[in-house]
Amino acid sequence: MPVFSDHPGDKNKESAVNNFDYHNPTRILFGEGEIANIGNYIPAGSKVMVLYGGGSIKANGVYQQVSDALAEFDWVEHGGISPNPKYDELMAAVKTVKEQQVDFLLAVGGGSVADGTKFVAAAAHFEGQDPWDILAKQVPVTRALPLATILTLPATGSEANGNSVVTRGEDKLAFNSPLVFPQFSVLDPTTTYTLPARQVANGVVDAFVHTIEQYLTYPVNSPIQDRFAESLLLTLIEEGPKAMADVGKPAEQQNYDVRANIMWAATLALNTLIGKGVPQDWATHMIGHELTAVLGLDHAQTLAVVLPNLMQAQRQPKREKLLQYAERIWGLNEGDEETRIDVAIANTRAFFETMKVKTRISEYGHGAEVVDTLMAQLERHGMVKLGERGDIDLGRSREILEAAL
Ligand SMILES: NC(=O)c1ccc[n+]([C@@H]2O[C@H](COP(=O)([O-])OP(=O)(O)OC[C@H]3O[C@@H](n4cnc5c(N)ncnc54)[C@H](O)[C@@H]3O)[C@@H](O)[C@H]2O)c1
Repeated sequence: MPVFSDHPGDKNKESAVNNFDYHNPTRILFGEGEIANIGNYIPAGSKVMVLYGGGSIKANGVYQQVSDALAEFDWVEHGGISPNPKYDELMAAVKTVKEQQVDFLLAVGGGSVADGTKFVAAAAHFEGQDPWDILAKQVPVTRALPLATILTLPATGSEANGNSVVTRGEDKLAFNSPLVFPQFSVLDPTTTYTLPARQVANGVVDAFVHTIEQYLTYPVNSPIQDRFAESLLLTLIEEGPKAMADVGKPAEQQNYDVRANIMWAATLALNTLIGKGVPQDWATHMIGHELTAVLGLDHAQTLAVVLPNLMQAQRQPKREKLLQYAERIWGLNEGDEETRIDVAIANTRAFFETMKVKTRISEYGHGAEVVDTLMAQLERHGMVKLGERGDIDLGRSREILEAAL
């Protein structure tokens, strides 16, 4: 299932004229100081709930900016949303939403807070027995509270899409609905100055792999989408290491432009535009979700572990796009084609490693014993025909995981 694709017709069409339905309703307020303007875009008289995570927003001044901007609104807060947001803690927020008659949700944080808030928005109006069915049974969302985000971690694109990923026990599942696109999102690059190296790196790798999932498939005569994707990949390769070099420096020594370029790249990587009219893969994400659920790896860490091995395992079906990727991203246009593909895959791995994200499961202290558990999870979640052609069956996933050890 193309969990991150919101148009079923995007899949499995080889025609050069792939129909699509593009509508992105999220207003973007981009740049330093834009948090101050959010009151203009929240309906007057709304009862607002501010949702956030572990408290980094209190340390870096973002909470204060939000509080100032909401001065004219009646608002409540719900902190403590975990990375890889958990169902039970989100249901606690749903309870408060109902008790307090909240009618607008404001997520302040990274993708976990944004995704969690989307689930709260949908669960608050869910009419069935158990809102978990939105994820487990993919029950369509028919109504949701309006929401917005103030992004502090460029990575997921959640600030401008209808996707949400929620974890319950060892189930990390996704849903997608046009009703949970944020009404607006603030992208102020200065909010990212306090990110630790691990999160800067994770964000760049996540955005890179989002782009790859919508680009590295098979050609459908889509030069515009391809060049959009290539511009994002090249920008992330250029800017990612610069942001890493600035980690921990005070605000006055930070490079605003670097942070701004990464932030905009991450949003465009998954605001649904570059995936329109082209095949999409998403197998790296689906296999990666099991690595987070079972081994607790960060989302981006799982992607860096899976992608190079998926590229290798799928080098025949992806051959034409791999050669294009090798040439346009890594400047490899001479010599034997197999070698160019080998070097492009090696360069991808090296880029992740330059960003200090490990690319092997064993580097996280796990061995071959985890493969059977991961395979059982994939099977249980119906992830048996992954990839742009549905040709990544369980055997191919096992091959990818074994190569990733
Ligand atoms: N909705 C989507 O389209 C989509 C796409 C990809 C991944 N995801 C999901 O998003 C989640 C990951 O989100 P994420 O990568 O944005 O990370 P995150 O939201 O989990 O945040 C990671 C950590 O960074 C901290 N943090 C955030 N902003 C900070 C700041 N400015 N300064 C200091 N610390 C800060 C958080 O408190 C947290 O501890 C995963 O669950 C993943 O599966 C969603």
